[in-house]
Amino acid sequence: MNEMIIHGGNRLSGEVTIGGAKNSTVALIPAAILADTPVKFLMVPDILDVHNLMVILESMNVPSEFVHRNITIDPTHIKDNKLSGKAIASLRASYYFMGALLGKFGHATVNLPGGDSFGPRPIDQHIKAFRSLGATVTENNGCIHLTTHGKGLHGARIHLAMVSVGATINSLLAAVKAHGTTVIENAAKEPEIIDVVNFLKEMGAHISGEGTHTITIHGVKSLRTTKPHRIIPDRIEAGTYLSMAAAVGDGILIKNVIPDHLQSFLDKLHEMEIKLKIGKDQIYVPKITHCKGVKITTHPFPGFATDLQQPITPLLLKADGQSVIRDTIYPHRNKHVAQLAKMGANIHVNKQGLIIINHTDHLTGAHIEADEIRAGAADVIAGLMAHGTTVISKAGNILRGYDNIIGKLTNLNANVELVRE
Ligand SMILES: CC(=O)N[C@H]1[C@@H](OP(=O)(O)OP(=O)(O)OC[C@H]2O[C@@H](n3ccc(=O)[nH]c3=O)[C@H](O)[C@@H]2O)O[C@H](CO)[C@@H](O)[C@@H]1O
Ligand SMILES: C=C(OP(=O)(O)O)C(=O)O
Repeated sequence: MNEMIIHGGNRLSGEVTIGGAKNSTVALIPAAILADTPVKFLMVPDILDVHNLMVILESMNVPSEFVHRNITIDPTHIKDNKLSGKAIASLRASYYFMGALLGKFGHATVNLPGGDSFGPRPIDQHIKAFRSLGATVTENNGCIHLTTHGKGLHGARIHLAMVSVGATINSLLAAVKAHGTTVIENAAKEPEIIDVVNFLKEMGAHISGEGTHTITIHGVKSLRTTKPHRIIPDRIEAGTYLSMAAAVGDGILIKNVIPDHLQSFLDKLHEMEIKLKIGKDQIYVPKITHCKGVKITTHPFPGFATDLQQPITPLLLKADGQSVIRDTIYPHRNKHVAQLAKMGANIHVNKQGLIIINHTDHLTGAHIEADEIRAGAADVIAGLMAHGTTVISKAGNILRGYDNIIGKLTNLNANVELVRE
């Protein structure tokens, strides 16, 4: 098991450049198999999810090469093999191969995905969408089999019962080459969805309405690349470094950011009386000596992202008074709470499932766990704030989504190392 060891107490300063968005990348790589040409992505984050997606591509006879932040993928000799095994189970986004393979071949057999576990994460809306488009879907022992019995998919109206990032993208991937017109209602509006749509459009897809709750897709016969696609910056990684910089920074410049994608998060920092210098594509966080506690409720984009409630938690320990977090998307996403409490944080989950965070003057290094990616991000920030040494086990969960984290933290003057199993 990988461990991250942090010798806390160093003040951080300097610059950090945000990588490409994980949640775009993990959809774009499966989307690449829809192309009839090789595909190239720029600004690919160096994260475990990408390496596992490359293993999955290999199992379909799709070679890929990841060099200097760019990945090339050649799907021209793809085989419609069944997708199972460790790599599929290692990440959530392996479910995008269901939509992409169905769109490409009209059939697919894919094991259920893995990814972060913080309560139930059903995929009923994905399945409903595939059925609306004409697929028969059956499940057997954790394996999903999808087929159109050789007829191919047809356009349809897909009404999602809840706003779902994954179901919206999977509907797009399946519908982009379907016969006729598809309308996705109650679609999610996350920037990563727009990124995926932009990539599909660059290949000739006919899609409109992305970034709104209604997306319309007119199916096309073929998708071909004409230029590399540059992945948008990771707003969750950016929010994590913003929180870290406000907690333990002596002045940190965060580069490669789209501030619009972080508006709810930035509004919250403003409410905490944290003054930032926000530029076109960078944000400077000065040394913060004082901030105020706040109430946070997570919502789909453009609301406060569930993926940022844990990374902001250590900063809320530094804030005056009490803060409260309510995660409406994943009400049980609180695996960081017990870990921070081990370090002396005055934090608990109340009977209503709210995370209650009280001002805490002193954190002490401890042996803690990164139970999922963003709980891991909270652990890292707390470890940097603490006196003494923090050992974070299950650090692989952090590496799932944080690009070159050891290099970036070291560059900011953190004393941190990774011990691989
Ligand atoms: C790879 C990726 O992009 N992961 C992100 C994606 O996950 P993911 O796409 O899995 O999350 P969704 O947006 O689908 O989930 C939103 C809510 O809908 C529920 N739901 C979803 C689908 C479904 O078929 N049935 C159902 O009940 C979920 O349990 C959850 O409560 O969006 C989440 C919410 O912003 C983020 O935390 C994840 O980082
Ligand atoms: C929950 C997350 O990821 P995934 O959906 O890939 O598990 C996340 O990035 O915070």
